[in-house]
Amino acid sequence: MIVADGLSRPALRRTLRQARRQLSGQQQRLASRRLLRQLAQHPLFRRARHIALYLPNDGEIDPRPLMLEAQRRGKSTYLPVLNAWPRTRMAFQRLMPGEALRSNRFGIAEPAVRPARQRKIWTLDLVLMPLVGFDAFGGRLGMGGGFYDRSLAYRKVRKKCHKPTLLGLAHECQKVDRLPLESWDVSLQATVTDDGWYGGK
Ligand SMILES: Nc1nc2c(c(=O)[nH]1)N(C=O)[C@@H](CNc1ccc(C(=O)N[C@@H](CCC(=O)O)C(=O)O)cc1)CN2
Ligand SMILES: Nc1ncnc2c1ncn2[C@@H]1O[C@H](COP(=O)(O)OP(=O)(O)OP(=O)(O)O)[C@@H](O)[C@H]1O
Repeated sequence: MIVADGLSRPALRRTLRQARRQLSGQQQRLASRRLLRQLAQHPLFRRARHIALYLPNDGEIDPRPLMLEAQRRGKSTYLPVLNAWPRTRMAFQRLMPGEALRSNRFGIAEPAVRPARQRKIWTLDLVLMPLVGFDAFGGRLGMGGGFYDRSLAYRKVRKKCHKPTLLGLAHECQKVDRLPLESWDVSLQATVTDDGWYGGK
């Protein structure tokens, strides 16, 4: 496990991103199947009707088998799409089966913006979040854009609002002993890896 103490956030990001990029194609496929097994029968996944996921980038664990399973069960699945303006914001948009995708400015695939298919994040049941690093206390280190934290900022104000459930998805090699908390960080209920669950609050 990575020890965060003494490492700056940029240095920690570099180390963790490098670790996940070094996984082979075979390791990635295995991890993705094991992740599906960790989640598919869990009540948080089974009960959720509206689920946000992401398309893998930069060695992230691949949630596409989970997305297909969700669609097979008749759930609606959503992806983050970057706003043209303001550029610091993203929205969650329903992905239609077979829909064409294109690369956003970070090279991550996303559907073309269709506001009518977007849903406010607080009306989703479950958000499965990409991350660079996580700890067992609900801590999440992202790519550094602040996109998820901005989308979830309402939770800091409306403290009684528990929707949606937030779960991080990660490879086991992205685990850190303890992440420093920033004032804008919203904690995860848990992070699920190819190996198991690491509970937050
Ligand atoms: N799969 C996936 N989709 C996602 C995210 C994510 O982390 N993973 N995001 C989660 O927030 C948002 C995109 N956030 C991102 C923030 C920074 C960089 C990034 O690669 N930055 C480069 C340099 C920037 C550039 O190319 O202009 C870097 O740090 O090397 C990528 C995505 C929305 N979609
Ligand atoms: N609620 C917010 N309102 C305004 N700015 C914010 C908010 N949350 C985060 N930011 C800004 O975003 C920047 C990046 O934050 P941070 O490093 O925590 O991102 P991250 O969680 O790693 O990224 P991401 O969520 O995109 O994966 C910070 O400089 C911070 O000031």
